[in-house]
Amino acid sequence: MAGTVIYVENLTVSFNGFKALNQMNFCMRYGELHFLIGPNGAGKTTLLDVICGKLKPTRGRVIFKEEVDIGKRQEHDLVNLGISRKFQTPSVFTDLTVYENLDLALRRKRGILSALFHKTTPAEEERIIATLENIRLTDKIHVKAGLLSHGEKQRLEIGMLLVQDPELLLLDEPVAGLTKSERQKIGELLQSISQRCSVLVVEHDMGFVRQFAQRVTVMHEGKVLSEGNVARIQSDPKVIEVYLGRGGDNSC
Ligand SMILES: Nc1ncnc2c1ncn2[C@@H]1O[C@H](COP(=O)(O)OP(=O)(O)OP(=O)(O)O)[C@@H](O)[C@H]1O
Repeated sequence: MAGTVIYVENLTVSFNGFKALNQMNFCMRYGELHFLIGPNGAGKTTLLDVICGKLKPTRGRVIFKEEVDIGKRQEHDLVNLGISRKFQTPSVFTDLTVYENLDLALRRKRGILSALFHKTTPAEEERIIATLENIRLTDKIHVKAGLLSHGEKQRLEIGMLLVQDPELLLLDEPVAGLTKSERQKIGELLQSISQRCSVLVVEHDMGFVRQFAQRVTVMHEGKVLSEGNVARIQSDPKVIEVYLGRGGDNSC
């Protein structure tokens, strides 16, 4: 377990007897940009749901930073401990500006009273400005979020998690439906984020995975099928068979 930000041991999640995760073992090291891939129904989203506390393990355990037993914590505790999740559809406040969205995200981290009454400090303002540069939205600072493109909204939502200073960022298909240039921007953003925070991404877009993944875990039927860098998993016969077996798509 040493050096792991996430350690999954014999994890089973059952839905009325059906095992979406079946004695899965997995680990992720600090500072990795780690991709989870696999055919539909492999259990990728279920794993993210357990890591962020949305679902409880039926059996087995998930340990965060070598000491926190995730199955014993509530979802909001895990957010406070540094686990942030971004779902596929961006959920920004469309009537607020880009700056106001980031400011609100920062205040929410401190709790509801603080969100209502606390004035943003100069240090916090600096953090918002630095995040704006990181997500490359400085020129949109006073634009209402509802007027942003889909890709810009995705970057803003990632920024809203970043201002909260997470230690582990979980992302569900962040580039689905985006243009090539937006995919490039998100990929570069994830690379830069992974310098200071571990990033776990569920993704179907193999072009994106090939370009940006440091490490890839392939899931199949609730377990890990293969793991390694892109070259390794692409040449793994087990992976090729699973992808070929699904309607002839061997694009992995
Ligand atoms: N709440 C639920 N109740 C019953 N079955 C569920 C539930 N959630 C997930 N499943 C089943 O568990 C299996 C794994 O689902 P999951 O969403 O984790 O797969 P996935 O790898 O993320 O797939 P996709 O790539 O299609 O999103 C699927 O067969 C799914 O139908």
